[in-house]
Amino acid sequence: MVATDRASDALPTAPPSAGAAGSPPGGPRPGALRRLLPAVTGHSDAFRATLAANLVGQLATVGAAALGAWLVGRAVTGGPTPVGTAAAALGGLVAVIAAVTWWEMLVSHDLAYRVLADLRLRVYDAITRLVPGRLAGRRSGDLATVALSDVETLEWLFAHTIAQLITAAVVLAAGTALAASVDPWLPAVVLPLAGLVAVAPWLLRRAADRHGARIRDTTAGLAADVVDTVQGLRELTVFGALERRRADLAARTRQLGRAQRANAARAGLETALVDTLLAVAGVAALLVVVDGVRRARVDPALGPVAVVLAGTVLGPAAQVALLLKQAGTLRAAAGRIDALLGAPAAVTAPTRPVPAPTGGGEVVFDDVHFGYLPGRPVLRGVSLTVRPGETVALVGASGVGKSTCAHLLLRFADPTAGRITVGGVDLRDLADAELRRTVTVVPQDVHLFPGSIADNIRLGRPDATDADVRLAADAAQVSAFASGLPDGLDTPVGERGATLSGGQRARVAVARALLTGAPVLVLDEAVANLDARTERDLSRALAATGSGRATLVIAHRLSTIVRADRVVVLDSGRVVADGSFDSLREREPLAGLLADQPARHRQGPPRR
Ligand SMILES: Nc1ncnc2c1ncn2[C@@H]1O[C@H](COP(=O)(O)OP(=O)(O)OP(=O)(O)O)[C@@H](O)[C@H]1O
Repeated sequence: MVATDRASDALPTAPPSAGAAGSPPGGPRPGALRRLLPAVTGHSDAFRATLAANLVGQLATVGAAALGAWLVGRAVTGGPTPVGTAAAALGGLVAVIAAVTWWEMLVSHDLAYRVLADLRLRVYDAITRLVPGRLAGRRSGDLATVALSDVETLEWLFAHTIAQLITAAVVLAAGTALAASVDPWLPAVVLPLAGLVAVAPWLLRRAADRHGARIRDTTAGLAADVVDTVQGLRELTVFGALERRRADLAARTRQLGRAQRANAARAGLETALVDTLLAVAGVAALLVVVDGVRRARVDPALGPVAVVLAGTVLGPAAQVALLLKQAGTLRAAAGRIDALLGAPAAVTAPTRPVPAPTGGGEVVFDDVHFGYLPGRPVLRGVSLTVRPGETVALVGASGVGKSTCAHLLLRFADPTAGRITVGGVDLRDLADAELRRTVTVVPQDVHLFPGSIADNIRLGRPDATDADVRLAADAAQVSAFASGLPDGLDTPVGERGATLSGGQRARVAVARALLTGAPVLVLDEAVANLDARTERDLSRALAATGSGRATLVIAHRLSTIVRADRVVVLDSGRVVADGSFDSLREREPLAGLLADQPARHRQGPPRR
């Protein structure tokens, strides 16, 4: 029924398509990375600790190198050398560096994983906001990649980039000032080369963005294909499509390999360029210092210190280059996350929610229009009513829009025109929690979660007592089969309810819906998997437990239709007949729809 089911229906023979799992059309929105940066603001203490650890570590490293160089300079020029004091200072600095390196690792990763945990929740919230209306076209594996792998990729940004860039700027400024105090020529020569080192990756950023996006998209596509393959293993086996699927996966893997090779080639070029520039800058700094000593511009004892200070200017530039090397992948991951976070919600929450109607709810579709795609209406003015205590069967040819009506009643999307009310309240005015307490569903494709039968029933009302769960299980005929299982209602159902039959899964879904106590129930082909006797028993149980419940049953099966109080027939996006089964059964279009069903039912089937 729902869009998500269709979204994962890619045929095994379909060529690998990056589009299905790709970055947003036209590439990421500009500034995606920048928009994710405020994510650290909620963790300012951890960020300050990371920054402090970085600064102390870097400055201690520079201090140790400069002190060592100063000692060498003094020794070479024959000046007094306080070896003991210097050794103690060096030892102290080394201890500080060791401690701070450990601390920096700890706090930077603590910061990163806190931010990533927040981000994952935001991605999860975004998915639930979009569910399921706007998830059509997105594949489960693709979404999982955004929630897990893309978010994980940003660990580099939060743990190894932001604080490090700030530190690099501070160290660069301090190094430049100190180098200038030893020899003004030193920064004059080294700074432009340091600038070139830092911007080298920026020169190749377009290629980096292209490669980053291709890797993220292909990885997501591969994940989506693998998930589809696992979920569709039975169909692939039955239709002998395993080999073709294997070839498709191999093609996608080769595609990923090509993207990674291209990225590695670019990264290698960048590294070679940066290393060459660093080597040139190092040699240039050395020549400047030698020239300075020769011309007495530089105190010979400070010559080695000057070389270290040149390194202090080049070091941060090299670090910036290293960080920017990851920018393509980071921007691609950020773009995919940003696209999901920024996608408009399937429906908007009411600004002034109205309380849910009390005492049951009459469902009214009032001239409802709706289409999934622009210019392709599915519903063109549907009007129907389901009164409290009444069961209405919604029938019509396949694809006419029956599940779409259920979809709108559950507010997975809003009508493009007209309105749907429950107990006189427009669904758009109900807060989501109120809506879920008011309208519930037994869907066409029941999803059961790993856990016991009871756990799956309890999804309908988490605070339900064991006795409530048992009552719902009895009413939905779950107990009838669970009593034969080793652990009764505590028997595990396996992934997606794999250890239960289709009919048993449907009964668990009915129990789950009953447990909610919602006054409006939608049964979307819920009994299609049941044998006639169980269906009859279930219908009786539903009737017995829901005196004031308004029930909309989407049905093809005659046995279901005849039990309804009224039958509403949809055709060409409109209601074309509405009345009792007896009044409609001999007339078109119902007669035509039922033509192939057993004649004895059309003659006068038994009611409930
Ligand atoms: N997410 C979607 N995106 C685009 N079109 C959709 C989507 N879901 C359904 N449709 C289209 O809307 C129309 C109505 O679909 P719907 O599932 O409501 O039909 P139905 O009457 O319930 O069919 P069936 O009896 O076969 O289940 C169909 O043409 C279908 O292709």
